[in-house]
Amino acid sequence: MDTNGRVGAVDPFIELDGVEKVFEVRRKTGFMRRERHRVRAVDSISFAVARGEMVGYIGPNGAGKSTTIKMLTGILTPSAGRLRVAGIEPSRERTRLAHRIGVVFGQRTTLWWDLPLIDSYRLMHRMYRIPDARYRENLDRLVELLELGSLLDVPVRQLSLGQRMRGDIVAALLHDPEVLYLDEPTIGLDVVSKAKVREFLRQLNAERATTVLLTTHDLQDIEQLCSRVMVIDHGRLVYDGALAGLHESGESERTLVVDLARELPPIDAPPPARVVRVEGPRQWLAFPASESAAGLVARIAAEYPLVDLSVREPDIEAVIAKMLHGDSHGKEVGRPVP
Ligand SMILES: Nc1ncnc2c1ncn2[C@@H]1O[C@H](COP(=O)(O)OP(=O)(O)OP(=O)(O)O)[C@@H](O)[C@H]1O
Repeated sequence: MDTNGRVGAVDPFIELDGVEKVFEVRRKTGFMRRERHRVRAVDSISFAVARGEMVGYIGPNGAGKSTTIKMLTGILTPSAGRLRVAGIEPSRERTRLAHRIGVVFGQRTTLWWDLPLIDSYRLMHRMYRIPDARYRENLDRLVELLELGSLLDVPVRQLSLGQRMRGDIVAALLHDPEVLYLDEPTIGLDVVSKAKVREFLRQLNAERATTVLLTTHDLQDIEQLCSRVMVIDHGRLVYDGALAGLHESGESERTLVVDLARELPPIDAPPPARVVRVEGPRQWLAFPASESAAGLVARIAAEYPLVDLSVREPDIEAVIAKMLHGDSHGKEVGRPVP
């Protein structure tokens, strides 16, 4: 903490200063002709994350999220700028850093596909040279929290996606990392599995002050876990602030899905709510995410033969797209590259 009481201002755990990553790619431009060109995947990004923070790192496809995470783990070396994690320069001391970080890629597994789950953990025990007592204690605690006790002897390829994901999270945490990078940890999971993973991450962060950087396309991951969100677009950081500010800046909308008893003309909704789609007896109404659905629901229930309804949250792409074209109330830290 510095003299102004700002945690992390003096001793940030993750620190990027003007970090860039440029890829050289060869493109076929004709028969036997190749042209070399440069892709600026990350363009002068600066941010700091304090120990114990849980931060969402989001952006459209191809924005540069994975490239940033790869630089933070040391897999890729920045083309320019300064990058430190726990005081370590990742690409120079990748092995030393590996003992302090954990990584979970939702779409890939670090577990051995044909081996029982427990064998992967035994291999990690040796690879990371985790002291026996600590390994046993961590394994017992994590397996209990993530409800994997009955699955330890099952080969990984026989696990469901949700079980495999929980298995991967255990593997990433056996060596007590201080920072956890999560890349799409809830992708493809059912509602129950998502809830379990989120609850576990909340607990981990609260009890162990593990610093978490979370990349996701699921807005609810961010809503339920992160007080701070960073948005990257075309390799540049375009927003760094609270999720609420992101919603306001984009005036994002939720959708009320209404099932009526029969096919009817579009519902006469009080603006700014409006019908955006009609399919037989089902109608979709968009309304501002900042407003409660209660008034709208009450009015429809009073005037229409309502059978069922549900509220859908805005998807992350829609929120970001609106934010990029609207005025930001958060700390806007950059401008998208044209
Ligand atoms: N090894 C590479 N060689 C050349 N270009 C690359 C390489 N890796 C990434 N890129 C390019 O860099 C840009 C950023 O890619 P990156 O994978 O970091 O985006 P992302 O935000 O993680 O996207 P997604 O959400 O689709 O995973 C893209 O234009 C991508 O095509």
